[in-house]
Amino acid sequence: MRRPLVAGNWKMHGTRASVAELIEGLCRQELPVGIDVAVFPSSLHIAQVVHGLADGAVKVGAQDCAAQVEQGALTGELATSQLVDGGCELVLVGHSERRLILGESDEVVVGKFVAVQKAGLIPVLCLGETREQREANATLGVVGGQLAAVIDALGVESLKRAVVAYEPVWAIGTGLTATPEQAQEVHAAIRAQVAQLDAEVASGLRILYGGSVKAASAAELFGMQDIDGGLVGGASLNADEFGAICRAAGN
Ligand SMILES: O=C[C@H](O)COP(=O)(O)O
Repeated sequence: MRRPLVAGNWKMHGTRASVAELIEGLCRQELPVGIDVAVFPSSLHIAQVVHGLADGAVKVGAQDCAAQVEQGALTGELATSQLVDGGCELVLVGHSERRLILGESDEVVVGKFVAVQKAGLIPVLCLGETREQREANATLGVVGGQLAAVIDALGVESLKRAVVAYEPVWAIGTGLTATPEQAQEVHAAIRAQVAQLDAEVASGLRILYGGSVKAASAAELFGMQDIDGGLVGGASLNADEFGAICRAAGN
């Protein structure tokens, strides 16, 4: 039985004041006991969030990292050991906004995945196809290729201490959620790809769905066999909405 995870990616949002309000709102939520909840604030706000959520009910993660564990001369970057020191437990790796807007290749994503795990943190590996790729019926090939880049470089065992997030690019921030059936098809394919190599790793792997998840759509998505929670962007900036999404995962 996989333990659901609901993760809120705050992206490049927030001021100290709005983050303080969000922390207060999160602390007011009744979160289900049987799930994991995490938030990924901007790097600037990680310390504030770790301090504000010190009771540990909500884990804190980073949105990105350097492909390097040790501190060093790399202006503007964060070593994964620094993220550990700062109280992070997870790191997003390969989010489509970084792949597509900032040009992160599979090779870079693999390097970051390694650095995250070496530091003892959990990578949340993001995969997903663009609208054009879906329309060209290339979804499973694209997502499978992004996953294979990690498996081929690091072995399937590397997924034992990792989470995968399927996020169709066309559904991110657009209000166009994938239907539960569309999402389930891709989640099942991801799990099958892993199962071909190691059935035990596949059955324990948590695969989150991301892309315009709202409280209204969460229960149906999370009810699908291979969907183990969500990676939530916009809706995670509203504590009540995010709390409702978490409760949908607990049902
Ligand atoms: O990381 C989160 C995803 O990009 C989803 O964002 P969204 O819920 O705003 O569509």
